[in-house]
Amino acid sequence: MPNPPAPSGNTTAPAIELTGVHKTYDDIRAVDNVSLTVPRGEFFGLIGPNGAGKTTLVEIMEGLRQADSGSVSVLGESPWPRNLGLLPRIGLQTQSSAFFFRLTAEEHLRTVAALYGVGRDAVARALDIVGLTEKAGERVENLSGGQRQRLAIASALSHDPELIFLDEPTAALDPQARRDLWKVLRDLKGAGRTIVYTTHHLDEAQALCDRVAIIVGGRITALDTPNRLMAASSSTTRLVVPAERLTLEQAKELPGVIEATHEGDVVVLETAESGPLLAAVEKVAGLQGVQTRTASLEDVYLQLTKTT
Ligand SMILES: Nc1ncnc2c1ncn2[C@@H]1O[C@H](COP(=O)(O)OP(=O)(O)OP(=O)(O)O)[C@@H](O)[C@H]1O
Repeated sequence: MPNPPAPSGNTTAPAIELTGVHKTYDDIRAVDNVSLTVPRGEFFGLIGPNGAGKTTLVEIMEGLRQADSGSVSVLGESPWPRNLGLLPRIGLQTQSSAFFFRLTAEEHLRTVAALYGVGRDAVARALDIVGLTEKAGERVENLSGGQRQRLAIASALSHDPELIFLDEPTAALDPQARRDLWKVLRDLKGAGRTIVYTTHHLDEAQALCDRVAIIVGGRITALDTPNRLMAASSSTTRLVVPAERLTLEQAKELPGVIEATHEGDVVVLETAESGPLLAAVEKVAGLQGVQTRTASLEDVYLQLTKTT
């Protein structure tokens, strides 16, 4: 992949800088005092429950929505009022991407590219990046959901933007296509692009993002690298024991068990000290098939977003 083009505007400012941003819809505080900085080249994840304010926040960054208050800087410039100078420097893929009716994938991309004043080479490169070269001549309506998703990403890339916003880009993809797209996204980051990535897939955020912000009720409740979030979240470990060898009642009697739950064909034991518990499990059930599980980003997320 080629290096990004020489940026036209401020090249030293962070990709995104938000300070005290608020946005209210009637009585709903969609974005509540959000401050964050995304340095250039970062793969930045936004996760949070439905209605947490992610889309509103991203739309403010994209210049599609006006914040009520606070300051917003994107690539060193203010995106609002609508900043046409920023458009060639950012790429957007949204959940409701629109396509030109009856055009082939390549024609669609050529039309998008023409709007940005870039030529056919860029179109071929964008198709190649998302693995759609073989489908270039296929009409958009004949593409599968996943292929259309990739075309939407290609549309966000054709003009070689410095900053790319991707909103749940893997939502309609099968597991293999999802992994293929991860590679595309890692390559984009490797080529120096900054990526702001909204997802409900916690494994994805853990695998791809340099840092992740967890948003709940319009506020950032945690912001750090996935590893640091996981390390800080909980000191507990989970032991997973085949259910045919340990009943829930037995599990609850074992020393150091904070919580025991039945999950399908296993019993999951949560403990602050795995050593003594492992020894006790060995006595009662043996260690065959017993697994240890430390906190994942999903555990951190569930802990921070639980409502009860
Ligand atoms: N145009 C609007 N008018 C009024 N309320 C809105 C509008 N857009 C969003 N909201 C409300 O603002 C809050 C935040 O919505 P937003 O779409 O930003 O959340 P989200 O985190 O992107 O959700 P999801 O994960 O479901 O896409 C929600 O309570 C939503 O109902």
